[in-house]
Amino acid sequence: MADRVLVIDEGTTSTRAMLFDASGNVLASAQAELTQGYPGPGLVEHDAAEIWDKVLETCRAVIAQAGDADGIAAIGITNQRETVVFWDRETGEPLAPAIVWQDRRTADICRRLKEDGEEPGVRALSGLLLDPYFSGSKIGWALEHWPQLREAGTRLAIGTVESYLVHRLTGGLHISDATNASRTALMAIGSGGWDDGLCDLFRVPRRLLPEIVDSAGRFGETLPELFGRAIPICGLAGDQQAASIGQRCLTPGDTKATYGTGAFVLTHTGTTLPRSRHRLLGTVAWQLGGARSYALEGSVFVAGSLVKWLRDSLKLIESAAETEGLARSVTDNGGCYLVPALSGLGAPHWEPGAQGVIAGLGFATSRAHVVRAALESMAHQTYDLKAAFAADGFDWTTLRIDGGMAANDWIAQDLADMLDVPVERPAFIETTAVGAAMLAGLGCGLFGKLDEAATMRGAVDEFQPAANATLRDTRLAGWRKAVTAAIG
Ligand SMILES: Nc1ncnc2c1ncn2[C@@H]1O[C@H](COP(=O)(O)OP(=O)(O)O)[C@@H](O)[C@H]1O
Ligand SMILES: O=P(O)(O)OC[C@H](O)CO
Repeated sequence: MADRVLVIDEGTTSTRAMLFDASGNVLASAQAELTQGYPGPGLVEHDAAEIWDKVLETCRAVIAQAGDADGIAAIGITNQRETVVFWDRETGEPLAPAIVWQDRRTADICRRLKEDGEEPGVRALSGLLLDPYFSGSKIGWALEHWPQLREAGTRLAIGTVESYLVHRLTGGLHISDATNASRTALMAIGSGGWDDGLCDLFRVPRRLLPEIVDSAGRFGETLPELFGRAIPICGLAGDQQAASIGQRCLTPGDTKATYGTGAFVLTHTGTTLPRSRHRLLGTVAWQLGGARSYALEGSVFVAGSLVKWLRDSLKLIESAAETEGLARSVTDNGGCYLVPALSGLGAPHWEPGAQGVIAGLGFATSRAHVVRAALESMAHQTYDLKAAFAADGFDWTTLRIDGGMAANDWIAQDLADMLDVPVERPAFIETTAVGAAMLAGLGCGLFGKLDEAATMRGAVDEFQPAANATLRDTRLAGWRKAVTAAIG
């Protein structure tokens, strides 16, 4: 009997494929790095053809490790959200670069809409804010500036990354799951459908958009020639929602933070549509049987990408893992604070024009101090979110962490110390993939309910808070001063 799940985790920096059994054990895995295109200031692009190639490559590598595809009951797809792909619905070939979530090219469009008083309406309908982060303004910009999209006429299809992958895997299906659709600023979060007013505001013709579907179900089958047999696609979710599910955040108040390229904190709010008064986002946690569960989200744009920048641009470190030893090698930050506003500031500030700052430098500042300040900025940014969540009525009692950066024990302990709550980290840190496996398992009938799949999360390590309030206050004062400078 086929009882395994193949997960495609298409992140910002890499594509991963993993084969799970129903207990959450990983039987095979493969990973391929993705090229990051930075064609100009504030611009971030991916080549969707490369994404597709790497999905095929990693899935085939996993199937080869397993022997064949016979034991695979279903595929689950999870993806970097908000990134938009433009493709030819007949050939599946991309018609333009994919505009990545980090891209700021539509900052002026969003600023103008804000000045025109459009933000309250956008917030009420979509749960989001007017910021270049979300897909709607990116799509409107592309349709205006890339003539080949207009010339493609009815052949043009638009969607987020999971939508593109489903189209290519099935040879034509054009769908998007509700978690991804809820990140476009084109979906009415309450009704779960594309909203005409929002589509008009961002100049996006509704006919170009996919059909919005559940996060689990039998959506379609892969073309048999791709993997040796047709495999049903049964789970779809944006990576942050998938991580939240994989962290077993299934009860209102459960909170996770994923430290990957960016850092994204989601508190589950159940079937209650969250309305933030503190610049957090309302988002769909999952949709099953047409019914939506929701989450409140704080999105931080720079997390692991800061470590990458220290390594690749500043050449301050040779590897991401080296940061842990460097942070431990000094007793404190030496008065140095780093605000990683390298692509503006996200929640709770939402300042697209903010710029990165390294403050408090002196002759005594060492490389280790700067690296420590960079790692400390994760807890500082998360602290700002914690305050906003608490003010919205969701005070965290525990924080469940994951993502590539969460492998760093120093960061995990610093989070516990600064947030003053226990931090839980699963032994298997790829919770995004676990969440996608849970959804796919549910969609193909391996599980009857999401709760039944939750054992896939496995064992966790705990980090207990151990810092005193004076230390926290000193750090937060230094951080706030630096944030003011970053916002200018
Ligand atoms: N030990 C570590 N300490 C600090 N940062 C790390 C460590 N290991 C990985 N990272 C960072 O984590 C990021 C990768 O996380 P990952 O979850 O794979 O990202 P994504 O899914 O966004 O592509 C990289 O940006 C890397 O710099
Ligand atoms: O690539 P990640 O894991 O940092 O996730 C990106 C987010 O989905 C952007 O919203």
